[in-house]
Amino acid sequence: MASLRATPNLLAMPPPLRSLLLTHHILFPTRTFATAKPPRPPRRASTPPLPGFDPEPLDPTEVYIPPLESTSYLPPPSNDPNGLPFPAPPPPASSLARATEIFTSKGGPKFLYSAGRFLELPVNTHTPEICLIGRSNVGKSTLINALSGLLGASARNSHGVVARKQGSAITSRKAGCTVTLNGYGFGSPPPEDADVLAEKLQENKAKREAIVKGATRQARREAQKEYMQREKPRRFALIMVDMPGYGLGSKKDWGMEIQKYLAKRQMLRGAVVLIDAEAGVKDQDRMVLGNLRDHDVRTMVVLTKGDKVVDYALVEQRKKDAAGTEGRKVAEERIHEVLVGVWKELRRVERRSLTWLEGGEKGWEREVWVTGAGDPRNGGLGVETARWAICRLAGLVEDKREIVVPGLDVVKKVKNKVTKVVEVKEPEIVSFDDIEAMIAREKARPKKRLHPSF
Ligand SMILES: Nc1nc2c(ncn2[C@@H]2O[C@H](COP(=O)(O)OP(=O)(O)OP(=O)(O)O)[C@@H](O)[C@H]2O)c(=O)[nH]1
Ligand SMILES: [Mg+2]
Repeated sequence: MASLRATPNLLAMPPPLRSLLLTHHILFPTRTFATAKPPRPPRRASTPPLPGFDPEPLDPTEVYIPPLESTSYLPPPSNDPNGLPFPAPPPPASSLARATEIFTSKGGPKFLYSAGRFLELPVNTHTPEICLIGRSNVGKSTLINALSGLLGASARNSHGVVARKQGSAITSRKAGCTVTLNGYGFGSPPPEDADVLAEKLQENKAKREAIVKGATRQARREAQKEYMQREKPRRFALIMVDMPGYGLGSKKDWGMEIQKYLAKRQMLRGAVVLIDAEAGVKDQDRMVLGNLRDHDVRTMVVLTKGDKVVDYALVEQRKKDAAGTEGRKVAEERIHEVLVGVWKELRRVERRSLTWLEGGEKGWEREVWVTGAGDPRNGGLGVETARWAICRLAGLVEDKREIVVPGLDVVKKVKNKVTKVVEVKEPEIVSFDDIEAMIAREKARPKKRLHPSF
C-alpha cells in the first residue's frame, strides 16, 4: 500500500535515490488521508470571563436600553454646583446620513500609503486630512476600521494581507503595531467645476509635453521634476491618517516625524486624540495635547473602549440584581469622571497659549465623544456619531444643532415639599444714573461695625 502511494514520488526522483525512498516508505509508512483525525479538544478561553458577566449576546427580543445617555458630552456650565457633564443633542439625521455615506461608500476605505518619514508622504493640496493620534493600543486602527463599517469583532481582528487588500487597518493586541503614517481615502469628492477641471488637465498635459520637447537635458529634467509634483485630480472626500502610537512599544523617531507632520502638513484640518475610557488621561496624553497646542492644530477628543466601561457597569448591575438602569448609572458616572479629567487637562494645556483656545478655530472642541469601536459583542458604540464629528472637523458637514445649556437647578421648599425648579434669570438693565445714585447711597450709609469688640 505504502509503495503504491509512493509511486508518483518515486518516478520524480533520480534513479539512484529511488531505492532509498522505497525503503523509507516500507519502514516508516506515512499517515494516509483516509485515516480520520482525532477530534481536537475544545480550546480553553485564554482569559476567564468576568465574574457575573455573561458574554453571550443579549436577547434581541429584550427591550433595548442604550448603554449610555449619549455618545457625546459637553462640559458642565460654570453655574452648575454639581459640575456634571451634560449629554449633547444628537446630530440631525440628514447630516448623519451624509457622514455615513462618506465613510462607507465606494465599498469602504482605500489604503493609500504607508510612510515611515514625513518626507515620504505623497503631496496633498486639496483633500481635507484628519489624523488619529493616541497612546499605543488605545484603538486608533480599530476605530478606522469601524468608521468604514466593519463591525466590532472584524474591526479589532484585522490582520494580514487580506485585511490590507480590503483597505482595512491592521490591528493587534500587542502595543506598537502601527509603525508608519498610514493614509486611507474615504468617499467621493464633491463634483468639481467642469471649467476648472478642464484647465487643470490642460496644464498637466502641457507639463508632460515639456518633458519630451525640452531643448536641453537640464530643461527636460526640470520639466520632469515639475510634472512629478503636479496636482492630481481629487479622488476622495476625506483622507484619514493612522499614526504610530506613543508610549509602550513606540520609538523616538516616530515622535519626530509626527511633530513634522503636525507642523507642516498643508491640508491637515484637525487631529482626533484618542483616550482610553478605562484608563483615563495619562502622562503621554498630556504630552501630545501640548504638541497639538504648540502647532495650533484643531483638536477633538474621542474616548475609546467605552464598551468596557459599560460591561463593568453591567457586572455591577447584576451584582445588585436590581431592575432598572443601575448599570447605566455606574457607566455614566465612570464616563463623567474621565470626561471631567479630559476637560481639566485641556484647560490646563490651553493656559500656555494665546491661540489654541476652547471652541476656537485652531483650538480644541468642547464636545467629547465616546466610542466602543472594537466591542466584540455589539460593535460600534458611538461610531455613527464619531463619523459625523470627524466630518464636521474636516469641514464636510455643518453643525446646525441648538445646544441649550441647562440652567441652575434651585431647590425650593413649598409647604414642606421639596420641589426642583429651573430658574432662568433675565439680566437686569440698570442705567448709569441709577448706578451713580447707588454709589452715593452706599457712601452716605454709616459703616457697620462687624463686632462690638472691633
Ligand atoms: N473592547 C474594546 N477593545 C478595543 C477597542 N478598540 C480597540 N480595542 C482592542 O485594543 C487593541 C489595540 O487596538 P489597535 O486598534 O491595534 O490599537 P492602536 O491604537 O492602533 O495600537 P498601535 O498601532 O500599537 O499604536 C486590540 O486588541 C483591539 O481589539 C474598543 O473599542 N473596545
Ligand atoms: Mg494601530
